[in-house]
Amino acid sequence: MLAQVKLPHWSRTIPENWVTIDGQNALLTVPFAADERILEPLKQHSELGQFKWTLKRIIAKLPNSQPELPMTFGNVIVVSSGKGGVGKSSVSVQLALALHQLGANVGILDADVYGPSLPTMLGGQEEKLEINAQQKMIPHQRHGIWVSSLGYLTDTKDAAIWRGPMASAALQQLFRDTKWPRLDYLIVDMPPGTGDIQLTFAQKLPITGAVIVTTPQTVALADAEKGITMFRKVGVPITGLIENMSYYQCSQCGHRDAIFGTEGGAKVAQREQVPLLGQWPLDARIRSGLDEGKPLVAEQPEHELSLMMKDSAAQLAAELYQQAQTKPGRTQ
Ligand SMILES: Nc1ncnc2c1ncn2[C@@H]1O[C@H](COP(=O)(O)OP(=O)(O)OP(=O)(O)O)[C@@H](O)[C@H]1O
Repeated sequence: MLAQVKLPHWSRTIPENWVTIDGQNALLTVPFAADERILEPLKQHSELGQFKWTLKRIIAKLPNSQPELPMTFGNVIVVSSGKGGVGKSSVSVQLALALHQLGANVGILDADVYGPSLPTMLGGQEEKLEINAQQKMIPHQRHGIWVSSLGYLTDTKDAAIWRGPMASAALQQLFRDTKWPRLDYLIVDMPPGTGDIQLTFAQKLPITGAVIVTTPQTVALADAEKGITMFRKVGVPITGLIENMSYYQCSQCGHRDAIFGTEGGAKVAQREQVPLLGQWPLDARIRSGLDEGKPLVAEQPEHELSLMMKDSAAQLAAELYQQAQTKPGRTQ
């Protein structure tokens, strides 16, 4: 019977060991972040729908690009864009918050040394990071996720002048010297571009998968492809692509306008055979929440835009797991 059911974002049949039936109660246990919407197809099924379904997540630790390093960071997902200003930090923040709402323990590292924007987007800029006796930074907790950013340590004006090896070293230090709690996912907001810093970072960190953010604009797409090539060269799998600012959506009348062109990101995803994780609109409600340190996903989790972003996060979590299953490596 399970073979007849198709779960959202899951391309295979449901493994039998995911399902436990006890009398009238049925339990679905998934190895990735998910919300109750994953149960819908089971509830809709003519026979399986007679059970009372509940969801449990036991999030798997997946292999990463540095097998020799201990897996203390959970699954590391880097969010990258070939071009600046396409919304990489906004997407990182909203994906992290969405994964948390899908039942995961999530951290986010602001690796954008040129313009750390997480303290603005998540709030609490004025609070400095504490350093413990072992010289480890204690991340802040904002809206339920753990955050570490140079923006909490230095004046952001100073960060902007960091270049080359110094920026690269600072990033690695921030990554290693933060005392993260037990995490299921660590989202890393990378500096924009595909230069030496990004390449060094991609080579040295234990990365589970990369998410590429682009707008549909032609100039951004060429850079997105460069990003995909860079990660593939160093053996980091591309978990998916998010097309941000896909269309402008008027928050008053709902009118849509494709101001940056149409479907550019979707076409790159298809050409590169990378999953398209979402096409997010350019919408004032997304921007205003981030400007105030109160992202929409955290403030209004049931808003239609928040549900859309959570859908992308659910697809990301399922893809990450599925891709890891098709590659040799270990799963803890
Ligand atoms: N989908 C969206 N709708 C509305 N505003 C958005 C959206 N995505 C991003 N923005 C806004 O666009 C601006 C730039 O976004 P963001 O800082 O995330 O870009 P970035 O790619 O990380 O930039 P950088 O090149 O500095 O790293 C921010 O003010 C953000 O709030």
